[in-house]
Amino acid sequence: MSGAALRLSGLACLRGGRLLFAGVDLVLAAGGSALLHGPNGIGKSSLLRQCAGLLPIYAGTIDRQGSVALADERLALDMELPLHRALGFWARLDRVDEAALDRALHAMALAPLRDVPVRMLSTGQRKRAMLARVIASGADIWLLDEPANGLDDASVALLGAAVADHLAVGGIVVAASHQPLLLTDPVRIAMAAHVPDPAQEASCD
Ligand SMILES: Nc1ncnc2c1ncn2[C@@H]1O[C@H](COP(=O)(O)OP(=O)(O)OP(=O)(O)O)[C@@H](O)[C@H]1O
Repeated sequence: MSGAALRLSGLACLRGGRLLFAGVDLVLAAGGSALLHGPNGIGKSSLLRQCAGLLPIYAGTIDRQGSVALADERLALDMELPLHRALGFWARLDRVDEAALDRALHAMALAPLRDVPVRMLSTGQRKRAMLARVIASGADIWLLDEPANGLDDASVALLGAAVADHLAVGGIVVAASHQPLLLTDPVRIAMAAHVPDPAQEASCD
């Protein structure tokens, strides 16, 4: 993971004909982290989705070195399957072995729930399952959208430990959060500073 890198240069995002943000720059090397903050609807999730390659780039560039995993509000797990098998679907796609999946379940204290169908999990347990998917993926770059939402204090501490471990081995983390979170010394991006002025917005129509 030591070659991981993420570079955003002059990044802008257009959604529904509206320029959400522009001019976002960020350079992260192995072990680096960033925290996106700002009010609801300002574009934090949109920026993470651009980094994951799921939303088009309106202007600027994203240069990624390494694989990417995104945890957002979408559960993306088969509700009818036991947790272990539902996560196994992603583990096969990510080409990671059973041991990696078991380590991720353990990291988020989900091992006792491995045989419980996803639909029976609580909100916080589902959130932990989404995070376990990212941990198991072995991806270099973790994109975490409000990762602490719905987690109790013990689970936030587990997530903090998983993030610290990931950074220690040269991973990269970009998180969007309203809460000061897990990351000890992130690059902070205040999204409000990147809201275009109305004249610029009008020129996008
Ligand atoms: N599919 C879409 N088409 C058009 N506009 C969208 C779409 N999805 C989201 N938006 C708009 O894009 C803006 C940014 O949304 P985004 O989810 O990125 O914000 P956010 O900063 O993550 O907000 P929150 O803190 O509430 O999670 C919002 O105004 C939202 O309504």
